[in-house]
Amino acid sequence: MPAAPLPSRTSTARSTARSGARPGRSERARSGACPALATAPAALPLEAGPGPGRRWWRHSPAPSARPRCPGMSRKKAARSKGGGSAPSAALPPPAAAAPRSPAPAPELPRNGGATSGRPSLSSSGEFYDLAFKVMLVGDSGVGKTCLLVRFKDGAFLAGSFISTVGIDFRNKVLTVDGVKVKLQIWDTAGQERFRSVTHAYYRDAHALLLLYDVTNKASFDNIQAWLTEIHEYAQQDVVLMLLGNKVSWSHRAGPARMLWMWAGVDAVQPCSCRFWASRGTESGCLSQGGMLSSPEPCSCPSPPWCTGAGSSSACCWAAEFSQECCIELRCWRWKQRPVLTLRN
Ligand SMILES: Nc1nc2c(ncn2[C@@H]2O[C@H](COP(=O)(O)OP(=O)(O)OP(=O)(O)O)[C@@H](O)[C@H]2O)c(=O)[nH]1
Repeated sequence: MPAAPLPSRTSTARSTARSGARPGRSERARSGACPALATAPAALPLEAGPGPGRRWWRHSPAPSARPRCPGMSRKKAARSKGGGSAPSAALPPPAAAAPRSPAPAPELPRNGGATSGRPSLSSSGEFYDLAFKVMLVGDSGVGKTCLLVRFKDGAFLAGSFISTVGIDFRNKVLTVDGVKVKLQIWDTAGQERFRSVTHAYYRDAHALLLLYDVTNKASFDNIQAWLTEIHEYAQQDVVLMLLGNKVSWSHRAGPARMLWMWAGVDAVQPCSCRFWASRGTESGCLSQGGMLSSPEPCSCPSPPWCTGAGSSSACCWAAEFSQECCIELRCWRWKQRPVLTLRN
């Protein structure tokens, strides 16, 4: 699928300027044109088989079927937060940074239709009944990788910002209502020059988490451009969640910046995606918050901060965790629909 030109983003200049300052970035980005990834399937191959009145899906034969490319694996380009002074001409041309023709993603079950007839074995040795592909998208620096690492390993990647090159994934098996659900979570590079790589992975995604940084207005302003892109490349019924990240920093920035979060609530209403604000600095928040799980019907009262714009139908999903660490983890489930629907 040819990569359509993106709407212009304010992040482009930011990203370019910062990228130019990274030592050795051109070199590494060139190695990003990984032939292994160019021919790799966008997800682990799934096998479908008939069952008694239902279908099952399982990964086969092993996650190692996806070629790993050391040049594209993950974070590579050390990023200087102070902004770049080097000319953006130091960047390699986009064509050199991305595989020329990413392999089309294999067919996956439609959202909510992935059911399992028997358990399968994940790479970590855990059995699972269902598998879903989730993608993290959003501007560079909004915290996609930190969110994933926090969710997967419970650690926070503090320190210098190292930008993702290309795309990578991690698996996590959760138990939702007694069902073992394997999430294959793809962490995409936010930089625009890698878009042609990541577009190919949208098509078979069951859920997309669109992140922005509540302390970075440009990342919020770019949401509309991201939604346009998602509508173009993802399935129509993809589960979409908007996530305002770095809430912990918004305190430092003052209440005005928190408005971006409320604005986020307004922004998602027309497109009926979910909104979730988080911070990746506290341990346990994401896993305890039930990311992408099917939560119980909400019984907790709306907290005071839920009186913001568009929150009348909101439900505090994570209130029970606020006692511990997630006082700033807030989730709204629009129309009381769970984030992922699991059907038998
Ligand atoms: N305070 C705070 N900082 C965060 C949080 N999440 C991420 N960061 C910081 O934000 C910076 C960028 O985080 P990343 O996860 O690398 O950003 P990214 O979206 O993956 O960026 P790309 O890989 O370029 O797309 C890092 O310096 C993190 O330490 C958060 O919840 N709170």
